Amino acid sequence: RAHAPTRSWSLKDFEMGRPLGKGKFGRVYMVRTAVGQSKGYIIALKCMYKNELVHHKVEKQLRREIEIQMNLRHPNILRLHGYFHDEGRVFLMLEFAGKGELYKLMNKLPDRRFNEKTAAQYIAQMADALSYLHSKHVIHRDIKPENLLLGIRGELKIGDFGWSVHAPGNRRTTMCGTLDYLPPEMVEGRQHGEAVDLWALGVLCYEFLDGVPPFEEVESQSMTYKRIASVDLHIPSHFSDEVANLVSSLVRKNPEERLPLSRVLRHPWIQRYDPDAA
Ligand SMILES: COc1ccc(C(=O)Nc2ccccc2)cc1NC(=O)CCSc1ncnc(N)c1Br
Repeated sequence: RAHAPTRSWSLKDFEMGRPLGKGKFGRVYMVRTAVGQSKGYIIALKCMYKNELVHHKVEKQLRREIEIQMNLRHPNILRLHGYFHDEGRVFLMLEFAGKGELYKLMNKLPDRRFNEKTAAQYIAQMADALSYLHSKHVIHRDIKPENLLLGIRGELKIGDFGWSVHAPGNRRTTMCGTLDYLPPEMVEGRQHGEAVDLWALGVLCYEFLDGVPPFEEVESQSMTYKRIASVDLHIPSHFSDEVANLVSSLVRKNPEERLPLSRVLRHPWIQRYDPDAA
């Protein structure tokens, strides 16, 4: 198998292609694995500088992530095929997602909204991927549009595992990026488990349909905190009753009360658009 992790790879095994876009701590390129004559494979090669990883104190987290991800196989989770390093850099051999970054597609839509059929298919795919991760006691903890990619058939792929941990988690390093997807137990720095991904799934569903996340306060982060902690959720009138019910069942203060993924996949709103989801 071309990507057998046992054989060691080096940069000379690849034909460099165009830059693909953002990546945590590094740049990502489209590359082809076979140099010269034979067809080879297109993959996404992520290049990170060791000294930058050391500077941000994330080398341990990267090792842990590689450990976790080398064993993950799911159609809605971007594959990590392998990794290698040279004296100054670490390289991740990633599956190439043929239709790119979801948030770029969202930004092209009028008011960034998907219709309910598309949103339901995406949420069903996310629920499928999350139940696979949770079955391996992995919490993603950073579900948001910026971390989602689209495969060549338009299927969603969880594409960037900057913060996945084995449950139960208790984040030590500070967060960067948006707070919009954090549940109350995380904004209050409490113990948290897999249910943080259920909250985020509800927030994601809301944003797919309304174009903005439910607790967004562009002006003030502290206001976003307060709205999350008090679950200050207002369901827009254009939401169907079924999806209003699904979002309200996931975006709950008490983690135990959030709808389990098995019930999400069987929810009437999902079943209406994706009957073979469960
Ligand atoms: C399984 O995917 C990952 C697994 C791990 C990490 C990572 O950096 N971890 C990490 C890095 C430093 C410290 C701690 C964790 C990142 C990714 N993924 C990515 O970086 C996505 C690159 S963008 C892209 N990829 C494919 N096809 C496209 N069309 C695009 Br656009």
